[in-house]
Amino acid sequence: MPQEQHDQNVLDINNLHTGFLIDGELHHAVVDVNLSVKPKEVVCVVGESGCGKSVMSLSIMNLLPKINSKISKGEIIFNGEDLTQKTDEEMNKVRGKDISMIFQEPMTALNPVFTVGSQLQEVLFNHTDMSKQEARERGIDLLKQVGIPRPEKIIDEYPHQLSGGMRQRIMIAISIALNPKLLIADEPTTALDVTVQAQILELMKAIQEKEDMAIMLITHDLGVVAEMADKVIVMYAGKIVETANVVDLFTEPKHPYTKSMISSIPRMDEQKNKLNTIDGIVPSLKNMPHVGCRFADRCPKAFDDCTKITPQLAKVSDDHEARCLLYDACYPDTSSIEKEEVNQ
Ligand SMILES: Nc1ncnc2c1ncn2[C@@H]1O[C@H](COP(=O)(O)OP(=O)(O)OP(=O)(O)O)[C@@H](O)[C@H]1O
Repeated sequence: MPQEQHDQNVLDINNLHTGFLIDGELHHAVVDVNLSVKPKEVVCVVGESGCGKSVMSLSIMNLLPKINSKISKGEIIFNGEDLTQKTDEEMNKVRGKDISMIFQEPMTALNPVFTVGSQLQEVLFNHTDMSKQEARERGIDLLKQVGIPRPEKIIDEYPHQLSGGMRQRIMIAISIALNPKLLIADEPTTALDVTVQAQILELMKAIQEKEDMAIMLITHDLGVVAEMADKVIVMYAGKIVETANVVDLFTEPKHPYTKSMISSIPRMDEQKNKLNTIDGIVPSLKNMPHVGCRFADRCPKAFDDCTKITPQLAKVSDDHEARCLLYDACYPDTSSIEKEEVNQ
């Protein structure tokens, strides 16, 4: 079994394709995703709603609905093992221990009928042989670590008795309980107001530095990216369209999609009657163009080739990749009209 992992990486995703069965046909929501996460690195995955960010992260965790979804190609290498080949039972051992995940709305992830303490203890009992008393003490410690006031009291309360920000802190406490190597956070602050959002991001950053953990942070908010990322992955319609370190991405964006997203951030120093937006929407899975650039119909720079030739992701400057025919390197090896392998 090919298991290519660079020694220094926490995670290597190679050529991942994940699709959903719609009317008996497999339509891919994630196509040819390649990415790596190094220890202690914060990798932000950014893109509009429907770009495939969540499907990609749920593929890593093996949490997609089995009934209508499928990883049709590719590898997800973690700790030298391909997670796509693991059984549910084997994945249960990985989830929560080596890789944890936090979601946008903590209320849906927390169980309303159990106390904070019992939900913290559950993850400890599942993966360690701690006694009840030890788990309670570790729980209180974790609540302190995530800045929960009066942890001895809060540990016996129910999620609905707490604010949204507090609930997200509890989710973070649960997710770091077993010192995972990788934390996947899917829009962890979207449901929170801006001041609480800043506190939660600060907390995640502080924990990441203290615990030497890598984070894959999924967001549609470039403000969050600027605050948190070391490396940025920009996704559009299921494909990675640009990757760069955070400084290069904001100072020298290469893909017109990234440029449009950056120019749609409202700025205090510009007086405008209308905000910049990107006209159009991300195509649905059934309407995905099979040939050409998937962003072509919304792209201010599109030219003839863009609807006829499928660009490849290629290096366009040092440590900076893009998938756009404005760059010669992104023309596919065979420059004839290409039909994508998937969705046929
Ligand atoms: N369970 C599902 N069944 C069918 N299609 C799905 C399912 N989940 C997601 N999709 C489709 O896959 C595509 C990618 O969705 P995904 O949720 O990954 O986007 P996203 O970038 O995470 O967006 P958001 O920021 O809104 O979460 C979309 O077209 C979506 O409609």
